[in-house]
Amino acid sequence: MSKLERNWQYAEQYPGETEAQMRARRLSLELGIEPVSRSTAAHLSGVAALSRARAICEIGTGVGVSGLSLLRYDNEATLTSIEIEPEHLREARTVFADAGIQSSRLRLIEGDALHVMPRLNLAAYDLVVLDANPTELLDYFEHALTIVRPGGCVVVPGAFSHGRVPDPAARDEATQALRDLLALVADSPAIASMLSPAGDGVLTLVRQAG
Ligand SMILES: C[S@@+](CC[C@H](N)C(=O)[O-])C[C@H]1O[C@@H](n2cnc3c(N)ncnc32)[C@H](O)[C@@H]1O
Repeated sequence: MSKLERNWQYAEQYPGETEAQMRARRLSLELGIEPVSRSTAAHLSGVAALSRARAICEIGTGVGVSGLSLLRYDNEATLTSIEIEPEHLREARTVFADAGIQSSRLRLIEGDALHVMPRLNLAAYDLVVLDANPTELLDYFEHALTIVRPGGCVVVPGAFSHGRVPDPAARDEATQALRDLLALVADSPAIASMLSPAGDGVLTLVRQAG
């Protein structure tokens, strides 16, 4: 194993998780859902805590690993989470309830993010997480920029598309969408961007105020 692989593995195993996160992770795998990795979950918790995000929006609930991570350190933060699969959302409701998250802190919306996002309030969210269908990422991003407040963050887990983004031979639609987003934000004066190799890559963007 190379030094870089050892670093990555260490960072992946380092974060502790709550019982609820671990249960949701097991359930995700049983249902064939790919939850955010442990280091990505810790990154989401950290960004939420650092930015003191109170209003959070997530695209792609799964059964709640990322959602629990986003709400982990602030008992007053609220989560609006959009999920297209009714079964995933049903399981997520149970996961959040078992974790003791009050229903008043949650707005779980069943539907296609491309239809739901345009109906959300403008500049209303401190933090927006995009973790649904990567081939639709550029459309999600366009909507995310309208619903995140100036100074707020947009986070994209899975930014390496299973390691394919850095591979020039990979040309599938999801990989290309991620490359397009990375290129779009790289030199934007309106968006500060950070690409971390945690998990399968995490892209963190800050919409600059003004
Ligand atoms: C990678 S999983 C999300 C995992 C979750 N964020 C977690 O860490 O536990 C992607 C989820 O997005 C949902 N999804 C896919 N396309 C969607 C769309 N257009 N709108 C809303 N949800 C979508 C899938 O059903 C799936 O549950």
